[in-house]
Amino acid sequence: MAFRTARNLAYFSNYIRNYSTNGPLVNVTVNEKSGFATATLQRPSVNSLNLELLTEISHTLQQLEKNKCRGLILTSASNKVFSAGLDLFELHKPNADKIKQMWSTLQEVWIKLYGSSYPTVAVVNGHAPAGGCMLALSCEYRVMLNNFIIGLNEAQIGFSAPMWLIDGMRNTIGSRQAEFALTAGTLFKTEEALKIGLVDEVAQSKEEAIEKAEKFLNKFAKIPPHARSMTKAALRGANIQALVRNKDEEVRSYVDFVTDSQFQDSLGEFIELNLKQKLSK
Ligand SMILES: CCCCCC/C=C\CC(=O)SCCNC(=O)CCNC(=O)[C@H](O)C(C)(C)COP(=O)(O)OP(=O)(O)OC[C@H]1O[C@@H](n2cnc3c(N)ncnc32)[C@H](O)[C@@H]1OP(=O)(O)O
Repeated sequence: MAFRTARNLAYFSNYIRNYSTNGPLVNVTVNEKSGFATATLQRPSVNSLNLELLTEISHTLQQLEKNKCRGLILTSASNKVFSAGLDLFELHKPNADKIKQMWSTLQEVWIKLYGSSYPTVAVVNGHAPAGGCMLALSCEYRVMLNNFIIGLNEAQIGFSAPMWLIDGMRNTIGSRQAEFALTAGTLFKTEEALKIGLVDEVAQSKEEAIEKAEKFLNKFAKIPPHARSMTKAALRGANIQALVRNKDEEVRSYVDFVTDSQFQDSLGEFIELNLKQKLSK
């Protein structure tokens, strides 16, 4: 068992509390009774994933793994947006080195979250397009609040989601639905997402969503953690290994793609059409 004694649990809780004070973009708390950690993304205003937020998420996941976390709930401090995905302003006219780091850190986040040994739930308490959906898909279970959207809309912005993310979508909603959704870049309303299995449960409030998330995590209370994590690794390992083998090559090809003028033009159009904040000319 991860926490055999109350002392171990107290040590872990203190550790996490101390750690959380170091991370302005991700707040981590631990429920002392259950031992479940809640990581709350809090980059104003929409948790768009820039290098700093991605780095902090990656570091948080590393600490949780090291401290034998018993379960993770990933959520947002905003009551409107879970995460708006990659920071589109950072992808526009970018510095190639920064994009390289950003892409490689995004891969790390996916590897650590998708491949975590502990159980994970996303409490999707706001919109979750693209990278926001990626974070939710990496978790084992998704509870979403009503009246929001979720999906992989990369095609609408002018690129394809990477293979590991396509596989994640396919494993969750099936090949046929994934093909429809990805080629059209569909963003699903909560109820639609529930219908196709992109989310597992709907909740009316964040409190209810957290309760449902804890109920899911509690299902594993009597399962030996090593058996659970070995089984998860057996199910998810091949996807992770495929990315690990191709990591550097994928970074190179995305950097080339993102810095190309054709992509920059279509990104510029997307921002002008869809975001309130406009580009400085
Ligand atoms: C390099 C290749 C990568 C391939 C790998 C695939 C993985 C990920 C790809 C991505 O994640 S691409 C990002 C795609 N994201 C989107 O399409 C979301 C765009 N945003 C929206 O649709 C909406 O903003 C929203 C999230 C639904 C929220 O709508 P709401 O009406 O509540 O808020 P807004 O007024 O529209 O926005 C508030 C504020 O946030 C800014 N903003 C929104 N999204 C982003 C973003 N992705 N990056 C940077 N900034 C964003 C928006 O401009 C507003 O700014 P202010 O006006 O308040 O300054």
